[in-house]
Order: sequence, then C-alpha cells, then structure tokens
Amino acid sequence: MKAALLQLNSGDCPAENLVRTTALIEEAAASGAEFIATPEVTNCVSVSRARQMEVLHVEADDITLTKLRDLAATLGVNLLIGSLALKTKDADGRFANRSFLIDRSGNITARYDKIHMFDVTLSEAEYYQESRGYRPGSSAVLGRIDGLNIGMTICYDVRFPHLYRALAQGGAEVLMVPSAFAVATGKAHWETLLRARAIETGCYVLAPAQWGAHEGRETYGHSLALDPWGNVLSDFGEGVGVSYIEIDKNQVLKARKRVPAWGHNQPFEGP
Ligand SMILES: O=C(O)CNC(=O)[C@H](CS)NC(=O)CCC(=O)C(=O)O
Repeated sequence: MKAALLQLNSGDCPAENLVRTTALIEEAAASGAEFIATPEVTNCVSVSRARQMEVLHVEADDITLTKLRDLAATLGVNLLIGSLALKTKDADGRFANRSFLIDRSGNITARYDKIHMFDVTLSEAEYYQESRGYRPGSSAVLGRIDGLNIGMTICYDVRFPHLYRALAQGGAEVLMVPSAFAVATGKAHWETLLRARAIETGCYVLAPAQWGAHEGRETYGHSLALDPWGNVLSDFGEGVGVSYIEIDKNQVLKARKRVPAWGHNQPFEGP
C-alpha cells in the first residue's frame, strides 16, 4: 500500500490551513497514495489561548474535520488527521489534542486523545506547558484500515516506549507519531526515538510533522518513515510537501521473525 506523509507549516488560521492541507491531500491521492497522514495540530498551531478560543470548535462543529471527511470519501482514500485542536465541554475549558482515522467512505473509525503532555522547560527562553491548554487522554487506541492495524499516538508520546509496546502487543503493525516537535529536541532526539520505537516493536513508524516558523514557535520538520527493521524509508527534511513510502505487511513479519523481542515478556521484580 502506498502511503503519504504530509509536512505542513500550519498557522493560526484553520481556514487557511485547510486550503493548503486539502491541496496536498489531493496531490497525494493523484500520486496513488491510499493512506494519507497529516501532522499534529493540522488545523491550528498557536501559542495564544485567546486566539485558540476564537478559532477552535468542538468536534461536532469543526469545519476541518467535516471537510477532510468529505475529501477522504471523494478521493476514496484512508486518512489520518494527525491531530486537531478542539474545544471540549470540560468545565476547566481545556482543549483536546485529538487524532482521527478516517476510512475511504469518510467515516471516523478511530479517535485518539494525546496522552502525554509536553510540560517541559528546554531553556529559560523556551518552555512548554501543554497540559495548561490541553486535557490529556487516558486510552491507547488501535485503528484499522485495509487490513492494517494502526497504533495511534501523538508527538511527545514517542518518549514513552511502554505505550508503543502495548500497541504492538495489542496487534499494531503501523505506529503513527504525527508531531510538532521542538527544534532543539528534534535535532537531538527525533530520529533516534522514532527508530527505537520501530526496532522495539517491529512496526512501521510514520511521523508526519509540522515544520518551520509558526506564530510564537518553531518546529523541526523532518517527517520520517521507518520500516519495521528501523531503516529510514524517507526523511522530508525542511519545507512543506509530501513524502511517499510503500507499506508491506510482510516486512513486519520478517523483522519480527528475526528479532521477536516485541513479544517477549520476561517478568522481573524491583528495582
Ligand atoms: O501546542 C499545541 O498546540 C499542540 N501540541 C504540541 O505541539 C506539543 C506540545 S507544545 N508538542 C510536542 O509534544 C513536542 C514534543 C517535543 O518536541 C519533544 O518531545 O521533544
């Protein structure tokens, strides 16, 4: 199956982001991609809560979701919306950072709320408090497209290997890590973390990413696809566009036959 990873430079205007995302999805479908994946916060990258309050919507009213579902149906492709920032009905007013798996008929077949919040101080000048704006999810989610089991995760989740192991042991063959990675940690950790998750689980790892300057922050780009042996299938580097890879379920079986660590559970005590 041909898969496509979109690298975006989403701004803080959902309508504009939708226009650009739609064009790249159409381009990917015209190139024969049957599974197309977009980065974290496809609809809006913003560090301003006031701006988010102004432009974001609850899931039922979100235009990006409605339009991309229609687009998946029109083009007959499977779609992973890496995430949408959405309002919730929570009393504390926090948003959801929610990923959607959409089938060829435009149906939502799985949704996942990012579990691990990026509450990190990289330097005096660069710090993130994601849990202030977003309410974390609490369930790992497996979706399914065209006979492939898809483990859904987002960005900072990549640093928590037990989540990926649980998804692989639950049946995942492809792990999604749509992201908006920081530049400093991207340079230091991005490829290594993603390759490790592929090697440990014997899964494909697909990580479509935000890139470049956004209002109030900057992201690393380098959308990455790994095969189940940990080989880099594609690295988009910088800029905006689409990368293509081939997914072959036999490669999952092959890697796991050589090193079956993903399925070995040896109990131990302590420390
Ligand atoms: O804030 C939003 O609107 C959406 N959320 C994100 O972009 C999140 C929190 S700032 N980014 C990450 O998790 C980057 C993780 C990272 O860079 C690392 O693990 O090193």
